[in-house]
Amino acid sequence: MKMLRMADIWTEVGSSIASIMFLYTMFQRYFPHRLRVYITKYVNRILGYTDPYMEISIYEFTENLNQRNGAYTAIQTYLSSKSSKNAKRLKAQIGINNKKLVLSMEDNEVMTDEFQGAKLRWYISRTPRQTQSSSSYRAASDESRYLTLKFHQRYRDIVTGLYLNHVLEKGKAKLMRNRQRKLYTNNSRDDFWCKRALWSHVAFDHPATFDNLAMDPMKKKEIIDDLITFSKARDYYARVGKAWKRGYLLYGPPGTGKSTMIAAMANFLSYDVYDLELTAVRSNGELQKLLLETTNKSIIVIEDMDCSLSLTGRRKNKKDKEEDTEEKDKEEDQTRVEENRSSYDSKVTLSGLLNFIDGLWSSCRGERLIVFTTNYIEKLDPALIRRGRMDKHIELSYCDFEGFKILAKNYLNLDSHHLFENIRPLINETQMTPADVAENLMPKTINEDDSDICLKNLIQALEKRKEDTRLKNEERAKVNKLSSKDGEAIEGDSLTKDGEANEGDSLTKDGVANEGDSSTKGETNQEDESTGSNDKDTRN
Ligand SMILES: Nc1ncnc2c1ncn2[C@@H]1O[C@H](COP(=O)(O)OP(=O)(O)OP(=O)(O)O)[C@@H](O)[C@H]1O
Ligand SMILES: [Mg+2]
Repeated sequence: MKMLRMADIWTEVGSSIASIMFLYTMFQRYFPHRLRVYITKYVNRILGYTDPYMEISIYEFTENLNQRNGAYTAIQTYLSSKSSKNAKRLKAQIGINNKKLVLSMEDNEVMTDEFQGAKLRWYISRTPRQTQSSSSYRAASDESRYLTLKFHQRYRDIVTGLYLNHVLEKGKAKLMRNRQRKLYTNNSRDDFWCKRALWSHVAFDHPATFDNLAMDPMKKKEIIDDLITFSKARDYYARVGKAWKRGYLLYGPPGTGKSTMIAAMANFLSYDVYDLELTAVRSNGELQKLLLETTNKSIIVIEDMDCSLSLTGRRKNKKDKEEDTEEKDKEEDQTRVEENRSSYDSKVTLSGLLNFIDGLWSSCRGERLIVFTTNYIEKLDPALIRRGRMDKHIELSYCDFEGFKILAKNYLNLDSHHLFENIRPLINETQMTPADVAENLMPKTINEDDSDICLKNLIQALEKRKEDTRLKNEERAKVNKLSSKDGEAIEGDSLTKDGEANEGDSLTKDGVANEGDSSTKGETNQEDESTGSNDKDTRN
């Protein structure tokens, strides 16, 4: 009897469901679209009075432009870290940096979250993707996903006022940490068929860190502290009304670690690197465009500034003009011709570069570093490197004993060794770049793992360098003596007090003979020398 009644009930339920399905199909097929929209709207409204829960949807693509919705990506990233602990059906895929598997929620899976006592549920679903016109490009999949956040109405303020911002911030920060960083270069190739992209990029995977950078530990700490202060100073810059940027000038002989330091900075801050090749930029206008296309959290690098543009010559002409009034008009004409020619050739000018640095900052809101490198700081126009443009001047110099110890740790995994005491005086009195020291420390054969041999190689190289320098100095002293005997003028500053020749300006760029000059060994980070003071005089 009881069984019979159950069967009746099931039959009735079945026929009711069939009727509902039939009515729903009729509704979908025969009701006009507008009418359906109205009915759905009112049904939802009626249900809304009885249902205390609210929903917020975040779509994968924006409505109008069919572009990816940044909020969706950030929230999905936030959820992926939670869902691996929370959701039951997950999917795994290789992360952006191809390093590890990333788990995320499967479609139609539910994930719960809690924030300030509010209980929240997230769903991920699919919907047909809307494209704007039939001619527009359709992605391989015409479906897109959307996230739904469901919560009780009483948490409305918490969710809309705090929780969503919290999720966005966390998601963005995680995205930033996990992203594959890029090294951009400005590509000068023009193609007849396609529009030239201003920047082209490759993955940035440079292994350099501050730990393996050989330099004075105090100076290193100072730079690290400066970077940390900069990266956390968003509110400070906003308060004082300055654009959030900082300029660094790295200078020193070749092979002292300028490029390595830029890579270490980028790795330390997790920034992208824009390597700007000035000679490939055709006009000041293009320079501005390049700048505007850079993203936040990036380092814009201009390497070998002294070789990039012949800007300093023009400035020097102007100084000369003040001394020699007769030459004044002539030189002015010459300057004008050069300016005109450079704009005709669509080449970047000094003022274009200054505008690039100053103007850009005012138009970009995110944080950016700009780094110049040069082997010859004295060749740069003072206006280019004055305080405010290049905030910090860092000199990278020859390797001293402290630097050597870092390299010995990097290359030979040595903290101490009995030969260190032989190396200490040699390296402190010889001008050898970290690049040369590193080269000598590297095992010469694949089986040569004996650190004694590598250290002895270095000692030999240092002794040879010392001897070469001594011979060169002697030779130079002889030449000077001879020329003074002959009554020829001696350039007073070519001899130092102790009789050693100062090879400053006649240096070859092989790094061997690079002595004297302004770069005193061990002296680093001469911040903002006297450049600021000259600035006004040299600017027109
Ligand atoms: N201070 C340093 N610490 C660790 N390694 C260094 C340092 N300086 C140079 N090296 C080593 O020497 C190589 C060349 O250095 P890097 O390219 O950074 O020199 P640079 O100063 O940029 O030279 P250039 O002026 O010619 O561009 C690097 O690959 C690095 O291995
Ligand atoms: Mg370099």
